[in-house]
Amino acid sequence: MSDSPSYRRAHVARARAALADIASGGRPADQILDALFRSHREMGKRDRAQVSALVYGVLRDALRLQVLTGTEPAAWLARHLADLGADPSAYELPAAAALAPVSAAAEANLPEPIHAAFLAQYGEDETRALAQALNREAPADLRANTLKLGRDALLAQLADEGIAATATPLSPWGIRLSKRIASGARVFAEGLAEPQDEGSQLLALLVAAQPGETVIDFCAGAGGKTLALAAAMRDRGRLVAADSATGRLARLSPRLERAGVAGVEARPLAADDPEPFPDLVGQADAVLVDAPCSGTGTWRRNPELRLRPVDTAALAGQQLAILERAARLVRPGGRLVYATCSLLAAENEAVVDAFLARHPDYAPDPAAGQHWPPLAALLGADRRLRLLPHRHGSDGFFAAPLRRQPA
Ligand SMILES: C[S@@+](CC[C@H](N)C(=O)[O-])C[C@H]1O[C@@H](n2cnc3c(N)ncnc32)[C@H](O)[C@@H]1O
Repeated sequence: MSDSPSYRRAHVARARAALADIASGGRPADQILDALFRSHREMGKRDRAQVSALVYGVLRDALRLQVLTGTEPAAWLARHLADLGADPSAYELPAAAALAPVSAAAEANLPEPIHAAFLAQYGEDETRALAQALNREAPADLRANTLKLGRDALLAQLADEGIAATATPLSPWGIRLSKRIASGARVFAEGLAEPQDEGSQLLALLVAAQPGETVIDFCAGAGGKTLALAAAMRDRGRLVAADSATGRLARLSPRLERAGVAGVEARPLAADDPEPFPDLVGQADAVLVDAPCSGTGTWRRNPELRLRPVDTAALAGQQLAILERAARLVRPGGRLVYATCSLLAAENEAVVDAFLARHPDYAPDPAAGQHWPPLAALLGADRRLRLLPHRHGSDGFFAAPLRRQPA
């Protein structure tokens, strides 16, 4: 029954509906699939895996397919995949030789302006390697919650539970699973680990948060990095999680509870408030600005983002404004880390350079990364961190650790 044509047609129909939703520009692909699976409880694990494989398989080639066929991914799927073989998860692109030539950007599955920006920044060979890496599936990384269990002990526990995993090479807290585990798995329910890309862990590590310090996570979102900062601080000191999206901040509290973190203040702020938190001005030992960005570094994880237009000029303006607001909160001699999951210089180097030009009391932090030699080794001569999927195996990230001059 499971491999019958009607069964396969049902999968393709569901994948097609999900892709149509994704193409219409609404919610992220993973949320759309979660909602689909929740409303089809009859779908088993294998069914869900097959529909996911179809959707992500098409999204990972979306721009190329669009150019080749002149249709939206959902229509392409319906037209070409209805006669799939027994296993729809075995979806593969038609052999390159069978395809008509397309532009280099479409071949790389990148929007034209992003491809052009990558070429200017990284050159031809590296752009090709980067584009290929962005088309692959991201590894399933976890951050061990060292407030509860050290990484080695957690690896031993996972092994006991029959879950294959290894330590990641760069982060002291990172664990790489050989395959994804359910979001309801015991390690998550007990707060022993959080899903988090190794690169994201390294950004939190770059803040060098210490127990007893005052630390502000200025764009905390649902708190992925806040949780890592809290663990680094051993949950001792003052940790403020701020964000303009109250809905995201609200998702932080159950995560804190699971992780056994007590000392975090969640503080919403207005996105257009030029001087938020007067009580915290000049108070923080460290401020992390994990700025809203194009997300180009996460395209292997969120392949649908490449279907959305990117306005780098607007983003850069917003990023500089947020960085300047956050910088007021750093004490003299304190640390400020500007970070993005963008691979574009316009959102990274250019924003930091503009900030430094306007704020002579800030400079690159000479001590950055020194508490963890593998991190120090990753910093460029300019003390900036650039993580690239094809080089480091993580998502793409940029970070500039800065220090405010002592008074
Ligand atoms: C890259 S996400 C943060 C992800 C989060 N730090 C994590 O590790 O999961 C950027 C965040 O910036 C927030 N944001 C956007 N505009 C903002 C503003 N003006 N002030 C503060 N946060 C803002 C967004 O709501 C979003 O949650």
